[in-house]
Amino acid sequence: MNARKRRRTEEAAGTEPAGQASRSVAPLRLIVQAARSYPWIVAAALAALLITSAATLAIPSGFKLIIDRGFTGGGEIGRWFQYLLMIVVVLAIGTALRFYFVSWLGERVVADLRVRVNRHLLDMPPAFFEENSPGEIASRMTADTAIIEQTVSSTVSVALRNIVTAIGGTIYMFILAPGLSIYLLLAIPAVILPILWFGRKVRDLSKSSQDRIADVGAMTGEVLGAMQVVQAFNQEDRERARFRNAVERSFDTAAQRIRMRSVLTGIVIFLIFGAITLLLWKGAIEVAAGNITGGTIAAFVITVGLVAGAFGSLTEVYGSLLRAAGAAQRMGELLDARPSIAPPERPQTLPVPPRGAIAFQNVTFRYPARPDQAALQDFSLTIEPGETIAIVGPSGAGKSTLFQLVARFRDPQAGSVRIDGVELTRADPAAIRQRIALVPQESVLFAADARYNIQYGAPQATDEAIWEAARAANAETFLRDLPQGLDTFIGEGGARLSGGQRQRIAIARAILRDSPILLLDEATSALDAESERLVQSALDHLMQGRTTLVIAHRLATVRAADRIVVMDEGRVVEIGDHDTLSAAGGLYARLARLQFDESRFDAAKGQTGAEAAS
Ligand SMILES: Nc1ncnc2c1ncn2[C@@H]1O[C@H](COP(=O)(O)OP(=O)(O)OP(=O)(O)O)[C@@H](O)[C@H]1O
Repeated sequence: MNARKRRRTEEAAGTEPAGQASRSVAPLRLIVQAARSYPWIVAAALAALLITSAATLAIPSGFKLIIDRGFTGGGEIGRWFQYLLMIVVVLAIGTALRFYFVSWLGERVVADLRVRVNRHLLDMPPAFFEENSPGEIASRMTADTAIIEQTVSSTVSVALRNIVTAIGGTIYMFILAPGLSIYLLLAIPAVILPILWFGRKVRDLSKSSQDRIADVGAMTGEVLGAMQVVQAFNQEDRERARFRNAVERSFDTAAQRIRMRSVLTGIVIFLIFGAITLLLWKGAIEVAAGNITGGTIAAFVITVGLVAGAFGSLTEVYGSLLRAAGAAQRMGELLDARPSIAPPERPQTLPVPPRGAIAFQNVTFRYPARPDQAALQDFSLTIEPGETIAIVGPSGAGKSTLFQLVARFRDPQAGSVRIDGVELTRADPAAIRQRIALVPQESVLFAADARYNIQYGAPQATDEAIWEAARAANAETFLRDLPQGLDTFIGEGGARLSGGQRQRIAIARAILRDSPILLLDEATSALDAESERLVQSALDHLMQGRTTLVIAHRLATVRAADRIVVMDEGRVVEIGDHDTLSAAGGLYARLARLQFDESRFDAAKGQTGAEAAS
């Protein structure tokens, strides 16, 4: 896909960005399903969770025993501390196990989900990636899965632990001191409501403060990226003022947030410690009256702390569950998408041995994003096995669309495309593509070694076959000069190779694929004369004995073709050879003058000036 097409694709995408929360927790189903594959780990995690919650709740009872019985003298004191130590040991081991199992589960669920989504995506046709931009999907695969991972390994565990602590703690409080517990229950709303109200205000302000910071970031990026324009138009002072205003706005929101937060902190401390003081006061009166023991009061206060902490955490858990549900929903959408191009129930097999005949019959095709405009209109063309067809036409004529249909990346709305007599919609796309080698305009190389890249379409190929293909593609000499030969890492997208070398690797890949049909989109980038000659002779090798459909940008190619098909607005307008069509004075003659001007061609030794026409 060239840059223009990529842009078009990205514009078409309008999906929800990663990280957004869902309105309900229902999509979390996906995570539950994924966790079901590991029932033993789930059981172990739940057991550890219960043990740690129970141990946490046992701590106040330990303190009660120490205060009430440990300080009364005698040799007893050691026994109660041993009891407390035992609880601590159980708590430590239980927490370590819980952390291990729950985190393992989180990582495993996410790893499985990533693999599932990726497996599914690789079956999707190009149309899918026009609606869901690859950048967006990549962010879902990383950001959304990270949210899910965090939820499983922390939020769910925090939620369950706190539910157990809150319920168990409340019951224990009532057992310890029913009178004090009722008094406390009545006081809770007075403490919690103001905290919640202020808490929400602070959160809203934090969000708008983040938005203001993002504005500052965006403005920095924009202005720095347009520095030459800013300076050329003498707008430095205006940009300084604009930036200062944005920073001040962000500071004002931050200051408001800080004010609110200071008030909140004061109120929280006053309400919580005030309530505890009152509680202790009332408790002390009860102790003095001999109604309850000092140990009970201590245990009660510790339990209140645990229960309050548990409720506090639970209010935060819901928000993060909704965020995880949003993430799960977006992963689910990717998994639920059905490929629009799929093998029929009983696919028709293509004849063996393959001949490489291609036939378009009255094909009309519209891209889903442009339903009002036909990219191919009643297009018919029969290509004999072994024939080389050069396709020429102005930009947007429908040349690349032909390739899309031959490889069954898309199905036409009317008419048919056949390979070796079989209509493509009746065949398995994988079987069709097995007969095709594709050399795109911009060589697509993977960040791996040279061997991996050449072998891409024929993973079983031996080194001997790889070298033979490299030789035919004029790539042998430079490959042998690489420090580790075929094992040399060629960089991201082949960045450590020259443009011509990248093209020759792509050609070697197609030669090794050894398929009866070749779809070749000639590169328009100008190479120097020597590289051009090497690439051209590699292409000549590649085309030998194959049915070739080439989107032509070079004079040598159109001259060598058996037929030149001239396209305009999705139709065939002329067919013939270079000399006949040039003499006919039609569209080809006009394009050829711009694109394949022989005098310019000779002068530039291979630089075709193709940009003029495509
Ligand atoms: N993915 C797409 N979604 C919507 N419209 C598309 C898409 N791809 C191509 N088109 C439109 O279909 C028509 C034919 O496009 P195509 O890419 O086949 O032209 P082309 O002859 O290969 O052009 P170029 O030489 O510029 O690559 C154009 O009008 C183009 O805008």
